[in-house]
Amino acid sequence: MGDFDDPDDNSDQTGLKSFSTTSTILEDGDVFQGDKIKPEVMPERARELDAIHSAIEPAGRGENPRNLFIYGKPGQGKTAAVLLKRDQFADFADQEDLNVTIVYIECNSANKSYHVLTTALKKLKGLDRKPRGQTLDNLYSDLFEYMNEHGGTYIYLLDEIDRIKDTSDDELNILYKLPRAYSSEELDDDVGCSVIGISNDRRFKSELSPRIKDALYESEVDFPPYTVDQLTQILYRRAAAGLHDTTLTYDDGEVVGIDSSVVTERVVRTCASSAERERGSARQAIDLLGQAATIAHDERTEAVTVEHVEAAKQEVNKNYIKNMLNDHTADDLLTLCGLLYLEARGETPARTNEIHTYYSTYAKSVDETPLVQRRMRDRLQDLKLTGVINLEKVAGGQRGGERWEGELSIPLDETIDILLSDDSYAPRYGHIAEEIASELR
Ligand SMILES: Nc1ncnc2c1ncn2[C@@H]1O[C@H](COP(=O)(O)OP(=O)(O)OP(=O)(O)O)[C@@H](O)[C@H]1O
Repeated sequence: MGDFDDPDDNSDQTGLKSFSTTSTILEDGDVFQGDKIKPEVMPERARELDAIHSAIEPAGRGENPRNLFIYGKPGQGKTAAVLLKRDQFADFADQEDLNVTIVYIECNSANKSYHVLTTALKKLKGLDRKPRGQTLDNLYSDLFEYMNEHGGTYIYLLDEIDRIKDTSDDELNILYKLPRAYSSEELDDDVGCSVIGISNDRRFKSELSPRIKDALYESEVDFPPYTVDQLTQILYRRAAAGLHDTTLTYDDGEVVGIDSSVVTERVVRTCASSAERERGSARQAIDLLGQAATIAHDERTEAVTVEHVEAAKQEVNKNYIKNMLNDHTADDLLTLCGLLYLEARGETPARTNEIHTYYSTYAKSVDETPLVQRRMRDRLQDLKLTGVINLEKVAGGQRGGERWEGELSIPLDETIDILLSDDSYAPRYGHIAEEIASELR
């Protein structure tokens, strides 16, 4: 750490801070970068790992593995847990010389049965690119032919399975075909096949046809949001891996804290509680600690403090909101503006017709023809899906019936701030955000 650069050396005169090859705080910043580092242990998810284990294990005995559906909100370790079990099983299969192939497919970039199939074929056959110009029927034949020819058992891990939107009939839907392939005539009797589907969309299941549901939902496991204690444990391990002079402390073989000259347990817990309040996402907790450490490094201080965490919180929140908004269409964002206006006036939960009034004004202000109320409600549903808003059906007052009411689930000030000043949003939504902000004063 001796060669750490002097913060004052020449930055005052030139405005140019010196580069540094080292940091007193960060030993390996990559540990906090997105999902780059895969955890090697996940004691917080023992129950859920066991469920994945039970689904896969029959393959070790030459039996057909079970189809499994995994549900949980973003950042709950679903992907990490599945990949951890995949790697553990792959090692075991190597040792035991088992003919089991596990194929992991991210469905957000393969959002139709067709794309999932071509991705699977590319991976299985080791092709340079996905097969093109074939019918779905041909692709299925190709896949099953490959599986029959090479034999063994195939486990397909379909991440973000809810992104698969097919207009084709059930018979050709991959979510019907793959989970029941084992008992169909298309696979030889000694070839095994199963699907582990991962989703953070509760609605997905209820929208599936009964046939697909039956095929896919042989077993199911929920990943509940992490508690503060669990997030703290996750952060202790990350801190020990990514920060200087930081080691885990144990009691009776269990991690109970950290010993560190650059971060305190209190700082770590502050990050954990903040992430827990915001939906218990491990991704968010890790980002927060990483961002706080980066701010501390940028300031060339010797330790990460609670103040660094506070500063990081704002940064991380904004990035989260921006990422959430990035997933949405222009219609979604205009709908959101309608709700933001009511939120700024303290008039939420708001009914769909109220949101529609302001949404329509804002749509016209950017030369868009407003959607009718019913179609705008679909936009609200999409905003709900990614956690931007909360939308609930409530009993409808005197005349009976039901109506929808929405409110914002993300921080109002930061959202307005993004629409006001972020380059991707300000040109189109800046004038709307200004009007909404004026309601806050
Ligand atoms: N128990 C844990 N221990 C260590 N790291 C964890 C744990 N749970 C989650 N993480 C980390 O948190 C981040 C988010 O986890 P992951 O991607 O598995 O969540 P997810 O539930 O699949 O989320 P999404 O639905 O958004 O894809 C990853 O970087 C992962 O390594």
